[in-house]
Amino acid sequence: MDTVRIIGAPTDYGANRRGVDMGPSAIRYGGLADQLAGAGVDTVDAGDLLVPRAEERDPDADAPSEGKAKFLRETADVCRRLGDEVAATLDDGEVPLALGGDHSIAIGSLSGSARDADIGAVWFDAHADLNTPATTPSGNVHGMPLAAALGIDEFADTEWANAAGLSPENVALVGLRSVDEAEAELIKERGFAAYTMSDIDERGITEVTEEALSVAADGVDGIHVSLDLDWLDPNAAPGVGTPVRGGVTYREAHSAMEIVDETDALRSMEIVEVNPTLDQHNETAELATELAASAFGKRVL
Ligand SMILES: NC(=[NH2+])NCCC[C@H](N)C(=O)O
Ligand SMILES: [Mn+2]
Ligand SMILES: [Mn+2]
Repeated sequence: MDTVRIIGAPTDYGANRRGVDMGPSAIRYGGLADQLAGAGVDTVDAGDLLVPRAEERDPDADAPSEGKAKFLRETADVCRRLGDEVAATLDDGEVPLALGGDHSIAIGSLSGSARDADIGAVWFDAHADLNTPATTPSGNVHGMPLAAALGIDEFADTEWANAAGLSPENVALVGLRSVDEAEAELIKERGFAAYTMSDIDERGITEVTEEALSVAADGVDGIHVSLDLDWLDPNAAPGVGTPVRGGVTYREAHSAMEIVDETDALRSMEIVEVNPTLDQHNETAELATELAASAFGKRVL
C-alpha cells in the first residue's frame, strides 16, 4: 500500500489574489486524510513549509535578471525547500502530495520529483502557465511554473527552478481555455501536447486524458500530476483566484483522476490555487480532497 506524504506549501507570492496561502489549511479541514483513507492509502502529514515574509521592497524593482516576475526571490525560497522535501519523500518510498498555495509551488515539486529520475507531467489547468518574465502579462509567477521547470528562455539560468529529469516531450496540458499569445506560440513552436476544452468537447474526457497520460508516461520513471482547481468550471470550483468559464465538470474531473490512478504511474502530485476567501462553504477545498482520492484509487464499488 502506498503511503502519501502531505506537504503544505502555503504561499501566495505567485498569485495576484491574497488568500490562496490558506489553501493547505482549507484542504486539510475539508477532509483530505479521511478521503485518502477511503482510497485505501495511508497518509502522513509533514505539516506546512515555512514561507518567508516578503522583503521590504517594490516587487517591480527586482534585479534585472528577474525581469518582471514578482516575488521571485521568495518563490525560489519556498520552492527550494519544497523540492528538497519532495525528493526526500520519494527517497523514503512515499508519494509526495503538495498542497498550495498558488501554482508557483509546482516549480518546487517538479524539480524535487525530477531530481533523480526521468518524469513526465500532466498539467490539468485552464491556463498553460508557460509565461516567462519577458512574456508575462501580469508579473505573477503562478503563470510561469511550467516554463520555469523546463528552463525556457530566461529560466535557463535559474538552476533552483529547473526540473532535471523532465523533458518537454513528456509534458501534456489538459483543459486549456485561457492561453496568452506568447504561450500559444511556445506551445506550437515546441510541439507540447496540449488539449483545449474544445478537444475535450470533441473527443471526450476519457480519450483526451488517456492520451495525455500516455504522452507523459512514455519512457519515464513516473509522472507528476499538477491539479489547478481552476481547471474545473467555476460552477464546480468557485474558490479560485483566476476563474475561467467553460471548464470541466465535476464528473469529468473525477473521470480524469480515475484514469490517473488506472495508469499506475503516479509519482508525485500537487493541488493548487484553492482560495478559501473566495470559496463558498469550503466546497472547492472539499472537491480537491475528493479528486485526490480518485487519483489515489478511491472507487464507488
Ligand atoms: N496558475 C494560474 N492560475 N495561472 C494563471 C495565469 C494567468 C495568466 N496567464 C498570467 O500569466 O498571468
Ligand atoms: Mn489555472
Ligand atoms: Mn495554473
